[in-house]
Amino acid sequence: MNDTPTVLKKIIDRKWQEVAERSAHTSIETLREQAGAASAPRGFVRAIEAKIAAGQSAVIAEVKKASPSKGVIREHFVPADIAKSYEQGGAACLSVLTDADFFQGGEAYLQQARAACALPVIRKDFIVDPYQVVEARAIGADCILLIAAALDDTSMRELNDLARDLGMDVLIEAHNREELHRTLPLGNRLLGINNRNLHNFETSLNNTYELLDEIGDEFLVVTESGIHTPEDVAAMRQHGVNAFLVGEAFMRADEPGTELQRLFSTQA
Ligand SMILES: O=C(O)c1ccccc1NCC(=O)[C@H](O)[C@H](O)COP(=O)(O)O
Repeated sequence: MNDTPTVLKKIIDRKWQEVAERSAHTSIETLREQAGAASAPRGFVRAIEAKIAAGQSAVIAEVKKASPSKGVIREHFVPADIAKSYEQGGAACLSVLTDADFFQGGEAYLQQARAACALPVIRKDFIVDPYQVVEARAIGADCILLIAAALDDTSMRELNDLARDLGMDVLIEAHNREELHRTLPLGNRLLGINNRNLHNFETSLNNTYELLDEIGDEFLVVTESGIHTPEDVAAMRQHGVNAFLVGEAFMRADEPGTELQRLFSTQA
C-alpha cells in the first residue's frame, strides 16, 4: 500500500493550519462584521444562467498563476488586467485562486480582479472550515467552491448552508460517482464535474460524459479542467454541457480574453 500523502491531502492539512493561524489573528466575529459591510453578492448562478438562456456557453474564467500539476503557468500576472480582458472576451464569471502555498494565489488577487470588472467571482480555494466561508464573503466573493473529495457529508452541508446564509452561491465539485452521489442530495443548483483527479492529476474529459446520465435537469453542470480547444468545447456542448471552468488554456495566452473568444466563438 502506498501511504505517500497526495497533493490534495497536503493542501487540506495546510488549510487546517491556515485556519488556526488566521483565527488567532482575526476572529470569525470580526470577519462576520466585514462580511456584513462587503459589497453585495453579484449573482454567480444568475450570470451563468443568463449566458445559457442566450444560447451561449457560460465560461467561468480562471485567474491562476501556478498549480501543483503545472508549476508556474503565467509569469506576467496582473489580476485586474486579466479580469478586464476576460470581461471583454465574454466571460460569465471569474474564478480566482486564493491559495498562496500551492497556487501562488491570494485574497488580494480576488479583491483586485473583482474591483476591476462587473463579473461575479468565485473564491477558488480548499474550504474545510466555516472560518474560510465567512472570510470569502468578507473579501467580496460571490460564490465559493466546495470539493467533495475534501469534505465529509456533514461538513459539506454545513459549509453549503453557511455560504447560502451569507448570500453566496456555491459550486459543489465531484470527480467520481461516489462523490457525485454524496453531492446530489444537497440539491445545490451548480454542480461541478472535475475532469482532473486531484490525487494523481490524471485529466480526461470522458469523466464529465460518464457522470452526466446520473444528473437530473434541475442541476446546472459545470465541466472543470482540461478544456483546451474549440473541439473540446464543441464535444461538451454536444453532450448538453454549456458551462465551463477554464484556467490553463487562457492563462498561457498573451491576452486571456482573446483566447476565450477563440475557444468559444464556434458554437455547436
Ligand atoms: O490543477 C492542479 O494541479 C490542481 C491540483 C490539486 C488540486 C486542484 C488543482 N487544480 C484546480 C482545478 O481544478 C483547476 O484550476 C480548474 O479546474 C481549471 O483547470 P484547467 O483549465 O485545466 O487549468
